Amino acid sequence: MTSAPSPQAGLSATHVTVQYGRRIVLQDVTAGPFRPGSVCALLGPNGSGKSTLMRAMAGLVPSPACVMLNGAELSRMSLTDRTGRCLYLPQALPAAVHLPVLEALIAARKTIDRARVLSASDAPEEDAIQSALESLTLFGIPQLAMQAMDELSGGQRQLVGLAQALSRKPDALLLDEPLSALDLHHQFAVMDILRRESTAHQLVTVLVLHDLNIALNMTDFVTVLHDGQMVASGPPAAVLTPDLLREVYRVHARVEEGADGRKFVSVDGIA
Ligand SMILES: Nc1ncnc2c1ncn2[C@@H]1O[C@H](COP(=O)(O)OP(=O)(O)OP(=O)(O)O)[C@@H](O)[C@H]1O
Repeated sequence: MTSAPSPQAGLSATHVTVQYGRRIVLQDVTAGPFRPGSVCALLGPNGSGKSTLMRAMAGLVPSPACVMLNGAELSRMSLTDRTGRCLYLPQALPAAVHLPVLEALIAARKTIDRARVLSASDAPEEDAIQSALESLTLFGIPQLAMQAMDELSGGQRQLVGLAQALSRKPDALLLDEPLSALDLHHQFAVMDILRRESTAHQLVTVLVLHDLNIALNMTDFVTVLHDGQMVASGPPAAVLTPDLLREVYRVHARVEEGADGRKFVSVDGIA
């Protein structure tokens, strides 16, 4: 018999209001709980506030939000402590440096070890190298270990960014459009990896997605934003109805099911 998850388990945010200048872009949004071991999607049209919500949960934009992770209040922690537990991977990765991929992964891991007050002797160099190589192997890119970060293709940079994020072993991972530069094979491979790793390490994974078919078939829970408000939340097949697609995405669409049980959105036209 599996026991019910503790009501405190997972990542949730309440009272997320964010203002850029005079413009309020998120108004008292509640998000979650995003459960440990699950892969959850933040959905919504361009400009609806998905990146801003993620950045608010990560403490990267000012907000009166209360953000809880597994019973601890992230919003009361220093940014360093917060980042060690809940890591945000931005949509546009920072300008790449001329540093081998392996060294970049090791440096990122050391930053987080320092934040967790592990001394250098607690995390010897061989462990750091081993852990970085394992992350690269997980994403199928060990051959990039000695290549310079600023000589990677866009998709390779995105894969390295994901490997780097997972190697830092957070409790929650916020991924802003992590599939945007990837080919079809890598989109599905990354979703498989995220699902396996989330289950194995009881990681909370939240990702911004535009591909509703991936959301329908490869996520456990979705939250939909529209004009800075949370409009729906729940299992993807229950949330992504023709009515919602018309109101939020402004398309006439059906959700169909293939012979193998996989669901897909079929768009008839714009509304
Ligand atoms: N730094 C900023 N300064 C001012 N306005 C901003 C800033 N960042 C975002 N905005 C505005 O906030 C709103 C929400 O932007 P956000 O990036 O969160 O949307 P999104 O749902 O992630 O969009 P997309 O799917 O296009 O990436 C938009 O109207 C945008 O113009």
